[in-house]
Amino acid sequence: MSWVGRDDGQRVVGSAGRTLDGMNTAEIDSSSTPQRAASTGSAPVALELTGVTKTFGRVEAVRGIDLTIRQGEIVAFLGPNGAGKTTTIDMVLGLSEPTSGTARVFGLEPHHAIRRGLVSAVMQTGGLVKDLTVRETVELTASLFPTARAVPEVIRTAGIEEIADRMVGKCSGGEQQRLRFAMALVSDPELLILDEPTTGMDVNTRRAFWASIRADAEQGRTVIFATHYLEEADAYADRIVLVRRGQIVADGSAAEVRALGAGRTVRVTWPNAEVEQLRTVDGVEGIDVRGEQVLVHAKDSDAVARYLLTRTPAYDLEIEARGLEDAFVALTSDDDLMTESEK
Ligand SMILES: Nc1ncnc2c1ncn2[C@@H]1O[C@H](COP(=O)(O)OP(=O)(O)OP(=O)(O)O)[C@@H](O)[C@H]1O
Repeated sequence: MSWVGRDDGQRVVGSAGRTLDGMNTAEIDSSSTPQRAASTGSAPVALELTGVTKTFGRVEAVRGIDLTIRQGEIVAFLGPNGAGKTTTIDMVLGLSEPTSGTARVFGLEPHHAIRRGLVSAVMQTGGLVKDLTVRETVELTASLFPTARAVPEVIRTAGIEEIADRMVGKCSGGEQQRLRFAMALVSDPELLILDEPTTGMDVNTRRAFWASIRADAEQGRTVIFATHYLEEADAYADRIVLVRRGQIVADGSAAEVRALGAGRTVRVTWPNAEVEQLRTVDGVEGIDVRGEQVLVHAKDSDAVARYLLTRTPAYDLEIEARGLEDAFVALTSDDDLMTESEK
């Protein structure tokens, strides 16, 4: 799909210092400064990243992240493949050290916070013994902590009662993810970090999973999750932090981030469309031709609709509000550094 956007003649999608109710977008270029969320209240700080960078040889995986997350927030960490999400999470978990900058969890260095049982994580892979049952795995995990939550309660919260006697090796991917969730709950952590937690879960399981996460967060637990399911971020996160090429490019509520892809999409049927003239209509940000369907991304959908219906043979016109996915594409698209003339 080609997505050609414009901003005052210069092609800079999803960005360039637009400001929305307490949230700024950073310019998406190498000189951009990461944007900060508006203050999210006076709750104690759970996580503070200050000027964090991480390089692997010549790869700059994280390029200066400043981020403050307060107790009780549910924060989605979004970004395309290779954006630096896992690298950042690894530093929060004390699994690796920042190249520069600092990471503090409840004011402590991450490995101290982990040692005190303040932080747990559900990672995508590893950590399971196939020859134990689900219940035995949770019991074993509980035995590692001086004070642990009651195993039956944890099993219930994670929704794995029905599979408690099943061997881990026989569990599906989604069931293993729920078991990892149970293991993460055992120490009753203040901060729960979830890396792609619902991978492999079906829709119902996913909903049940998020319901238990929300119920948990209401007790004051802070939750940070990385996901590629934008609808999950939209539905369950209080706040979305969007990362691109190791930098934060948007930080705000789902509604605020969605608004960064502001505007509408006008969809028409238009066989053999000739769209050159359409590009000159006020507020047109992008045109996407898919066979006989033409999608026009625009700030002023009325002007586009009027033009299409009066000046072209287009018909079957529909106008759709843009969603989080459009904002995601606009803010993280690789070609948004190119000017029109570079295309
Ligand atoms: N140990 C490593 N050595 C070299 N490069 C690395 C290493 N770990 C990560 N990278 C690189 O750093 C960048 C960020 O990777 P990271 O895994 O943090 O991205 P991500 O946002 O989690 O991606 P995904 O959504 O695909 O999981 C990528 O370009 C990756 O190839």
